[in-house]
Amino acid sequence: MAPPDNDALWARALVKSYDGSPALRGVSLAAREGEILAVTGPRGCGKSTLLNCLSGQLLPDDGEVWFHSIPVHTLNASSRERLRRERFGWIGTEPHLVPELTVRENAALPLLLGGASHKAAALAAQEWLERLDVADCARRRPAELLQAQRQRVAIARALVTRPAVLFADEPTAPLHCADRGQVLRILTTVSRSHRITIVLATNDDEVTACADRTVALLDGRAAADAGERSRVTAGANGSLQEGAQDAQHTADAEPETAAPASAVAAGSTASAPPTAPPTATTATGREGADRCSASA
Ligand SMILES: Nc1ncnc2c1ncn2[C@@H]1O[C@H](COP(=O)(O)OP(=O)(O)OP(=O)(O)O)[C@@H](O)[C@H]1O
Repeated sequence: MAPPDNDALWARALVKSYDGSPALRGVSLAAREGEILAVTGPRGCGKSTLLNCLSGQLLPDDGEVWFHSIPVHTLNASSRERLRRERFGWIGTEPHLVPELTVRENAALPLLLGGASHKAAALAAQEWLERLDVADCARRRPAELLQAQRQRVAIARALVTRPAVLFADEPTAPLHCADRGQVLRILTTVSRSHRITIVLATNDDEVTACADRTVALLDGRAAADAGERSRVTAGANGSLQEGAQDAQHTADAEPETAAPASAVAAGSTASAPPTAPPTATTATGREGADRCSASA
C-alpha cells in the first residue's frame, strides 16, 4: 500500500518481537513535513522499538514504513544505512560522542562519513555548535564537557546533515530543568525554521507539550492519537483512519528544499512504489512549541 502524498513519514501496522516477545503489536502513524510528533507511554511500551523501526535501524517483523516515496521496510541494509546517514538524524538519551575526537570533529562526523571535505564539514559543524551555544567547546574533548553540553553537541551532530526527519529518543531525560527547556526550544525552533519532521519518544509532559501531535503507546499498541489536531489513528486491525480535523497550516516556516528522495531510493528492493510522488506539506500549528519557546 502506498502512503498518502503529504506525509513525510508513514507507518502501517508495525509488528516487532524480540525472541518471540512482542514489543510492537500493530502500530500505525504518520507525520508531516515539519511536524513534531511525540510518542509517549510507560516504560517498556515500545517507544524506542518504534523509533528504531521508523528510522530503519530495525526491520519490523511485519508492517510498512515509508519515508516519502521510499519503502524503508524493503530497503537492504546498506540502503537503510545510507538513508539514515543522509536524510535522518538521531538523538539518543545519552550523547554517545566519540571520546577521542574533539567536539567539532564529533559534530562534523556525519558529514565526513558522507564524503564532505574536512573544511566544509568543520564549517557546518561550527555553525551548528554556535546555534546550540557550545561553540566555545569546539576544541575540547567530550569528557571535559558537562552532560548538558554533550547532549547539545549530540544534537548538533544530528542536525549537521540537515536531516529531513530527526528521531529523538527521550532526548531530555538526563537533563536538568533549565537545560531541558533550552534543548526543547532548540528542537522546536529548528523544526520550524528548517521544516524538519521530529519524532520523539518521551515520558515528559513538558516535551509532549511541544509536539504538534501525540501518539500514546500502551503495551506495543497505539492507545490513542491524543493530539487535538490528530488526523490519523490506528484502527484495531492496524488500518489508518482519517480524523475529522486537519492540521492548521502556518506560513511562518522558511522552506528549505530537501535533496530528492529518489537519490536514496536507488537501493530499494520494493516492487511497487507509490503511484504518485509526494507533495510538499506545510508545517502544522504548534501552540505547545510556542509555549516552550516563550518559557525556555
Ligand atoms: N534488544 C532487545 N532485546 C530484547 N528485548 C527488548 C530489546 N529492546 C527492547 N526489548 C523489550 O521490548 C519491549 C519494548 O521496549 P522499548 O525499549 O521499545 O520500550 P520503551 O517504551 O522505549 O521503554 P523505555 O521507556 O524503558 O525505554 C520491552 O519489554 C523491552 O524489554
